[in-house]
Amino acid sequence: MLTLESATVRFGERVAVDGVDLEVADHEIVCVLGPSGSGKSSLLRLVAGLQEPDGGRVLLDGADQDGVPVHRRGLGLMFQDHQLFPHRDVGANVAFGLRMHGVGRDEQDRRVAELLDLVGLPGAERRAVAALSGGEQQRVALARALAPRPRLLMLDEPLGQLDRSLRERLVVELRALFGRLGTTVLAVTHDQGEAFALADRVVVMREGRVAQVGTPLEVWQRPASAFVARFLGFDNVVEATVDGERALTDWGEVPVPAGSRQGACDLLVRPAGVRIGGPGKGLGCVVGARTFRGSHVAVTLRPEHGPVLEAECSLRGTPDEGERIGVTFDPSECVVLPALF
Ligand SMILES: Nc1ncnc2c1ncn2[C@@H]1O[C@H](COP(=O)(O)OP(=O)(O)OP(=O)(O)O)[C@@H](O)[C@H]1O
Repeated sequence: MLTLESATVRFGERVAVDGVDLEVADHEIVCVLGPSGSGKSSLLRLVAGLQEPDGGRVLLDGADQDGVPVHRRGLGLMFQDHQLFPHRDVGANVAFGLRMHGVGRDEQDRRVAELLDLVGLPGAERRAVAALSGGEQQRVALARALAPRPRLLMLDEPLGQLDRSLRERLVVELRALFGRLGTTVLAVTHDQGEAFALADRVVVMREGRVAQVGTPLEVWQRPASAFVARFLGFDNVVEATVDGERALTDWGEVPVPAGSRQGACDLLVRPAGVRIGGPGKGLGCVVGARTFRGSHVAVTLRPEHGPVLEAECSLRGTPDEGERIGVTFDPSECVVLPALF
């Protein structure tokens, strides 16, 4: 469906998108993730035709989009700067793209009703946009983007303005809706939870380049680099030298799975792999802050050498703040990170 070949966007000296190669298959949901300024919006704008490439190609169904204007690309856009028309009612907003395509009045009404049903706002045609909640407005924007049956739906921070609980609910609904409709989606978000819940594949960007592509599970289980691991919220990352099934680190010797990459690398220890025992066994640590996380407690540990460690403890097995303990590591939760970028 969508192919990017060495896609590049520059703003003066700054390279916002740096030779990106990417494929999005029919019916696939791909989420582009990354910190602020990593080039996500520029990538989306490039595909949409809102941004000229400085190099490389954008192909849709095999056709080079060079010189093809936005409205001829057959895309549905739900961008932050494409707000709803505040003085038109819900129905007129959703019908906008259909009118532009010269769809007849009866057919417009039928499609608008069908779409409002789909996004969970049946019968809302005559409601004023200004009188809707943030979540309802997002649904109307989605219905508007879906109305012309785009071959590719592009979403920029689709749920960005909404509060957390609403986002978590909507993202599940969105995934189910796209699955039912067979919609192909390219979405951008800086929220990894949202991307992981929505996507078939995630693309993690760093400084205009692709740091990792994979299914949510692959990226979560095997981050490609220290950058990706930290971006996902893992803080237990250290430089290491791997020799056989052990890694030498500032925390001392840490066991790693057989077959791990050898030599100089970065090492991730998931908090679940930090095992707490009595003092005198393993790496000596003092217990710092404890944060209740619902099903477990995140405990900060200050080791006698090496950077601060985070451990995941059961609700009952949490040590007291200030307590001296010993830490050992579970190799199945230790990941030797393959890339240094
Ligand atoms: N119109 C512009 N003129 C100059 N520089 C720009 C322009 N748009 C983006 N940039 C720069 O290009 C880089 C990538 O920006 P982009 O908006 O694509 O990142 P992003 O990952 O979408 O960030 P955010 O999550 O903050 O929206 C940044 O360094 C940004 O400052």
